[in-house]
Amino acid sequence: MKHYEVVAAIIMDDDKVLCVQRDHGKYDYISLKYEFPGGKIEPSESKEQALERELLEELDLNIEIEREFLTVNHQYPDFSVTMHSFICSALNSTLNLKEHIAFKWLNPENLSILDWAEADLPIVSKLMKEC
Ligand SMILES: Nc1nc2c([nH]c(=O)n2[C@H]2C[C@H](O)[C@@H](COP(=O)(O)OP(=O)(O)OP(=O)(O)O)O2)c(=O)[nH]1
Repeated sequence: MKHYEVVAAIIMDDDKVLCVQRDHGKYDYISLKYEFPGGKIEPSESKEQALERELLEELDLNIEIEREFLTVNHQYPDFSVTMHSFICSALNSTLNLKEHIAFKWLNPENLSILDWAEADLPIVSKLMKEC
């Protein structure tokens, strides 16, 4: 089974968190789910480099990475992921959705109203408890 190393940005602004919705895709179980922007780490990259690259590619967003938050291991039916999440802030104020179909800025206490990718649930729970 394939395994992916993934990075995800928890972008905080004014006490709200950026949540982005995936498009339809190959796998039903992650199609249209909400996630934190990011993606797969390429072989020559550090986690931080991958995160900065993905945020520019996906959202035209320059970010500052503040700290590591939580690493999650999750097995989906067709592949597994190790996802490293980081608390970040955005350095520019407009974002352009290039791959996702929607976004929301939510207070951490409201994160559970969205339909999250399963691998994200431990991150969502920790944010709801701590923020
Ligand atoms: N970026 C991100 N990916 C997540 C989250 N939760 C989660 O299960 N994933 C999964 C979905 C994908 O299988 C993988 C991230 O890969 P990706 O976003 O670069 O890749 P993708 O499947 O959309 O597309 P591709 O690059 O393979 O064409 O991790 C999350 O919060 N953020």
